[in-house]
Order: sequence, then C-alpha cells, then structure tokens
Amino acid sequence: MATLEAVKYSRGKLLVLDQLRLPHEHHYDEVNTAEQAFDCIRAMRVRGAPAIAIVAALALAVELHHGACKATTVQDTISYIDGRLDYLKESRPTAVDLFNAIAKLKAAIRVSPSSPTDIISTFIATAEEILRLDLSNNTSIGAHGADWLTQQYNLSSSNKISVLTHCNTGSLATSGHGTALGIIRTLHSRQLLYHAYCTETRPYNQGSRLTAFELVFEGIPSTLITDSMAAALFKLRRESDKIGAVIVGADRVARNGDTANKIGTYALAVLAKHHGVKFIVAAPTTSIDLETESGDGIKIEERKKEELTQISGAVIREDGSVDTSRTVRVATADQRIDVWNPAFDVTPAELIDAIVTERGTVVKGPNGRFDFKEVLPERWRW
Ligand SMILES: CSC[C@@H](O)[C@@H](O)C(=O)COP(=O)(O)O
Repeated sequence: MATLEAVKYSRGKLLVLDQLRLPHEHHYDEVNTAEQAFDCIRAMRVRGAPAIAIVAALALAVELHHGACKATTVQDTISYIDGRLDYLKESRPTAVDLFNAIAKLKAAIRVSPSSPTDIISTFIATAEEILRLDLSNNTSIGAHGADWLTQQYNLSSSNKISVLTHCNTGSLATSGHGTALGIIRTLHSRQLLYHAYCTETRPYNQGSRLTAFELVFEGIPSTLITDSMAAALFKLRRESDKIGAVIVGADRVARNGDTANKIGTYALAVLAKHHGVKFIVAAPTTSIDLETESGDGIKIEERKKEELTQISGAVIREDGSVDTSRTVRVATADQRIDVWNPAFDVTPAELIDAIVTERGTVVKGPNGRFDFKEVLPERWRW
C-alpha cells in the first residue's frame, strides 16, 4: 500500500506536504530555497525531527543544483554553504537531527574539496544520502522495537499487544515508515498488534490531525483519546484495552538518555511508571546528542499563544459531513489570557525502559544508566 509522503524529491525538485492543511487537504508546496525551507519549518508546514533535517538539507541541495552559489573558489563555496546551513539551523531549536545533519554536511564538503562544482556535487549527494538513510533507519527501528517487545512479552498472533503513542512520529514526521509509529506499523504487519491508541497531543494536535490520519490511512486498529485520558486508559483491565507499552519518538536524546519530546510525553512516562507499563523511546541515532550531558542542557522551544487560544479546522456541514474546501479559525479562549506554551518536555532517563535505534535497542546497564557507545561508536568520546 502507498504510504503518506512528507516530502517528494528528485534531483533539483523538492515538494513538501503542507501538514497544516491535513487531514482535510493534501497540498504539496514547491521548496526551492533555504528561505522557503526555513519558513516551512518555522511555520510547521513540515515538522518532526527527522523531516525537519531532511527538508533543510534537500532545499539547500535544490538551491545549489540551480546555481545559487556564484562563488569561484573552494573557500568561498564552503563559506557560502556554511552560511546557508547556519541560517537554517535557527529555524527550530529543540530537535537535534537538523544540527546533526548540518554537522554531517559541513564535514562532507571539507573532505578533499577540489573545485566549487565538486563541493556542490558532494553536498547534493550527502543531502540525498540523509533522505535515503532515514528511510532505512526507520524500517530498522520498526524491526528492532517489535523484536524487543516480542521478547519482553512473548508476543505472538495469539498474544498481541496494545500500545499508546503520543504526537506524530510516522511517515509525516520522517522520510517514511516512522519511528515510534514505525514500531507500531511493524507490530501490525507481524500480526502482533491488538490495538493502537493515540493521544490528541494538545495544543497543536499532531496526534488527532496527523497520527490518527496515518493510522486510519494504514488500516491499523486504533482509537484516539485526549491527553488527559491516558491514566484512565492505563487503568482499564479489559484484555483488548490493556496497554503493554507507551511508544514515543524523540526530538533529542541527551547523553544520559534524558529525552526531549513533544509536550505531554513526561506526564505519560510518570503515569506509565505508576501503572507498570513499559515506556519506550524510538529514535534514529541522528536524534542522539552526545554533546549534551542531560536534559537540563536541552533548549525547549516556546511557541506562540494562539496555538492554545485558537484552533482551525474544516467546516462541518448540517448533515455531519466535512466540507474540505473551507477551513475556519475559531477562538477557544479569551484572547487576552497570558499563555505558557513549551513545545516539548524532557522525560528523565529513569522513567525510560528502552531506547530503540536503527542500530539496536539500548537498555540501561547494571549501573542503571544508558550507554550509547555500542550504537554510536564513531561519535562516542569519554
Ligand atoms: C519523530 S519527531 C518526535 C515527535 O514525537 C515529536 O515530538 C515531533 O514530531 C516534533 O514535534 P513538532 O513540534 O510537531 O515538530
């Protein structure tokens, strides 16, 4: 079955799905410059840690492919690209995939650059590799996560698991398949999934607008709840509803395993601990930040108050059907109220049971700490 694509790319052309219009409208914007990519990321027309990095890298690749860089020397070409990457780095502050992609691109163009053309070709090839790798990484995360859960719960087609997920970590947040949602997809394809629950994910509703849409699109048995219903869900003891695991993504995993993810993740981890439910983070190694010791060092993005005080959606006709041609924005609170709107929170490593990467599942060692040496030998430094 075809899957949803956040980006469509061929050399020299990048199309980005406008996620603000989902689930009612499927509209792709052409993104040709770093400025357009910056705007697309900042406005959250594309969102999700891996997808942000992919759009930034590919937009600059498109710009370079069309001759935007007029530099005639190796040094000036490198400076031009560095400047464009530094600009893109400012688009959103919490997800580390973009920063890791920028570091990779900057390093690649410095390996024996012989001419401006050579540097530009290397840049484009590296940006395209970031896209390719993300897709294969997600498939591996799905397999490792499903393997780990199978082993923990002795899963089989007659002993399936129900899970809860938060925010959107699927095809729309990545190059395809997804991270946490990738594990859910793999469980489903292996006939090991009883039911997937997804939270609405207030205030931006990535769960109800995007994850619910992906789950329905894929035909995965699923139910939407508000964020505030999670504790009640964990308490249910009906076989079909018993949640075996919470599976979430990550915007940044610090060196000690503390994980920044969509606001509300921390609350779910506390609830999961209380109810004895396993809490799993699914993230490619591009989301791991070894330079940041703990969650205290992660910058948390704060977003505008209108995300809490207003909401937009398609018009419902008298007969209950949805008129996708018209969207309206409505006020849901007194517009003068002060608002605190952190987009992410940090779940302490002590509340996380496993971190699933494309290179395997990391659990705490006998010292009670996560250790990413095994999955990131090339980046690991004491
Ligand atoms: C796969 S990214 C991790 C997600 O759980 C989530 O936090 C996310 O998609 C990022 O949020 P967003 O603010 O929508 O860009």
